[in-house]
Amino acid sequence: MLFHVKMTVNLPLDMSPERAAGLKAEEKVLAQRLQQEGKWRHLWRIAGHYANYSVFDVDSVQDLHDLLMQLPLFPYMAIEVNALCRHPSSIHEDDR
Ligand SMILES: O=C(O)C[C@H]1C=CC(=O)O1
Repeated sequence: MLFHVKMTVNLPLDMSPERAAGLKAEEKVLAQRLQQEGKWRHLWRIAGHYANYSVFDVDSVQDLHDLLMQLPLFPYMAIEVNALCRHPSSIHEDDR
């Protein structure tokens, strides 16, 4: 199942730079592992925002929820999810 997800990160103004850097480093390790595993199919920065558009390929809504909740930056994110399905005009065989 494919999901389009918008993540907007709002770190507290009083979070120390060291804590913020640690969380971002942990997030990067996990994000890159999930991309290598094929679960995090796209990751794009939204220009001008501390936010991203992502596409996840997971087995269920529950899997998506569990994945998002384990992200180190999850407590500081506003997340919007949209389920995707195949467009009849798509030429991409892996759109499913
Ligand atoms: O920077 C972000 O958009 C937040 C988050 C998503 C992946 C990652 O490494 O950090």
